[in-house]
Amino acid sequence: MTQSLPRLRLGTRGSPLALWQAHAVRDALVRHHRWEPEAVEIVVIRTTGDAITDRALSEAGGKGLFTKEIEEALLERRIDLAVHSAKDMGTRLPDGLHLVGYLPRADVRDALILREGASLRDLPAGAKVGTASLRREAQLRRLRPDLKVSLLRGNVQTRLSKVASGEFDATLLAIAGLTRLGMADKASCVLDTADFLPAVGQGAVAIETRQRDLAVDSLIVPVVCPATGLALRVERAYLAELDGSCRTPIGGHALVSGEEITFRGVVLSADGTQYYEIVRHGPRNRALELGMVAGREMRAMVPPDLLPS
Ligand SMILES: NCc1[nH]cc(CCC(=O)O)c1CC(=O)O
Repeated sequence: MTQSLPRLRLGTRGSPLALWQAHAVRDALVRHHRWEPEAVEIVVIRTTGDAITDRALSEAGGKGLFTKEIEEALLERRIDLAVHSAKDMGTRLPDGLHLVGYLPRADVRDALILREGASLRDLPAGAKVGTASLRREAQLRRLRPDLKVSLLRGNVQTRLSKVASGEFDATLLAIAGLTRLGMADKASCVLDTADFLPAVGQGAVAIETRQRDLAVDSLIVPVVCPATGLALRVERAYLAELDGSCRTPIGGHALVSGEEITFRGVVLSADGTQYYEIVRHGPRNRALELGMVAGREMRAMVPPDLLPS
């Protein structure tokens, strides 16, 4: 029996990184189900976040900005699934939507991009580092209080060009994003998670659907990665206990190894002088609890002025 195409409409932002991720999900679906590529139609949706490029972004209200219009399209049934960087997703989703799963996670680490040199040690005192991430800024200040960290926003290309031109001496980017864009060679080094923790969800591509749309979910479930799903459940539960607003420097990373999950989380003051760390282990069937407990213990440890109540 022939069925009219497309079978699924996939919503995504239009940035090169978002499009790569959307195509990765389409490729996984098409390969698994042995469909024609046209069976998954990619629908590009412009979000508020795409329209704002200055500091107003962080004041305007954080994470939802890159997902709002896409989630509205899902709820209005203009698309059947949405693909996002897991890192850019808030911990609370709109009613009626859920994350059905993730592609196998890529390298979670941050990369350092230097104009000259090969490691953090090669940056001279006073060197100018650009980032828009409070988490990266605080961790960098902790390791190198002598550096000058200032705001550098824009897509990956923009940030790289401002280092190349000399406007900045260095910047930090997720190695996963650079790799997806074919630019892993721009990384001078990748920072070990032992002293530089990634954002919750970093390196993972999330697939969001309507909660009660079992027909769609049944097509997606076979291509999602269970271990990544467990890790993200831990990390997102941890973040939900602490902050959804992304105004506090927070890092978190869960690693699934056999039957055990190891979670590590950090919270810092903006200037990096205060640093709180937690490490917890738990079994696979207690992923949610592991993240919640880690988050609550972290909250109990951190001075209240570092976290929103
Ligand atoms: N905030 C933008 C964003 N969202 C996801 C990635 C990288 C890809 C990933 O982490 O999966 C990036 C760029 C960056 O932080 O370097």
